[in-house]
Amino acid sequence: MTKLSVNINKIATLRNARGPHARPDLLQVARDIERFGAEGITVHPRPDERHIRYQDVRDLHAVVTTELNVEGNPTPDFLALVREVRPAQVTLVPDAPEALTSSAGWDTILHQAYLRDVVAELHAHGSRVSIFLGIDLALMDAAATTGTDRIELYTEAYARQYTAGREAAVGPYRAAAAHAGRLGLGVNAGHDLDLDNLAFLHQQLPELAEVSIGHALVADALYLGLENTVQLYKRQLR
Ligand SMILES: CC(=O)[C@@H](O)[C@H](O)COP(=O)(O)O
Ligand SMILES: NCC(=O)COP(=O)(O)O
Repeated sequence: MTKLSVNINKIATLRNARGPHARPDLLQVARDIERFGAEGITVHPRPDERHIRYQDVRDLHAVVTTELNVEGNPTPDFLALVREVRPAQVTLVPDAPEALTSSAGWDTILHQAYLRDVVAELHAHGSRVSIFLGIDLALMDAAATTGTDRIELYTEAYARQYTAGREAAVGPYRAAAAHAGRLGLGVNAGHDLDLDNLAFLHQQLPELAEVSIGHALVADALYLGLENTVQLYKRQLR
């Protein structure tokens, strides 16, 4: 079974347009998304707190009853936050502070020793760890030496190429997920997944443990309603 973790960054973007206590109520939205059937809530607090604020992560931890997945670059501030909150899963993403959105996975060869230390520290605090990664198999081999539990396949290229030819788009991801499985790594996936491309990825990657989806899901909810949208995404994962 592949779990759906809904990324609520863009709910916070909407709230922040009118200040920290404005509508929509981020905590209530998280509770409702769980009630509608999602198996997890994902947030990606960025250093400028342009959507998710550090305090949101503390508050969400108190209300999320499924799994809270906190994504981010393990800066000292981020590490202090996740050490305090101890979410179910921490996904390490190598974004620069000014990045518009996530645009690359880790170079796990270059950062192997650093990632090994971070993974050990997060394990000591009780969080499962996932490393955001492209489809390069050598980088996956290096990821496995860090002690990480899972990798999250960065699916932007799959999503971009899907309409031109979904077989060609999914091929390298299928190989990467199978390789991760052989290395004993759990496989998550995320970025730009949507109602068009999700079902095929799910069919083709039997290893897929979890997808985290935010931007497209929140955009779809404007037309389809949040409850219906969460259920439509879940249906792609059957
Ligand atoms: C890690 C990742 O893949 C991102 O997709 C992410 O969490 C989205 O971040 P933004 O919502 O800031 O674009
Ligand atoms: N890890 C990916 C994620 O949480 C959401 O990415 P997107 O659906 O907002 O592109």
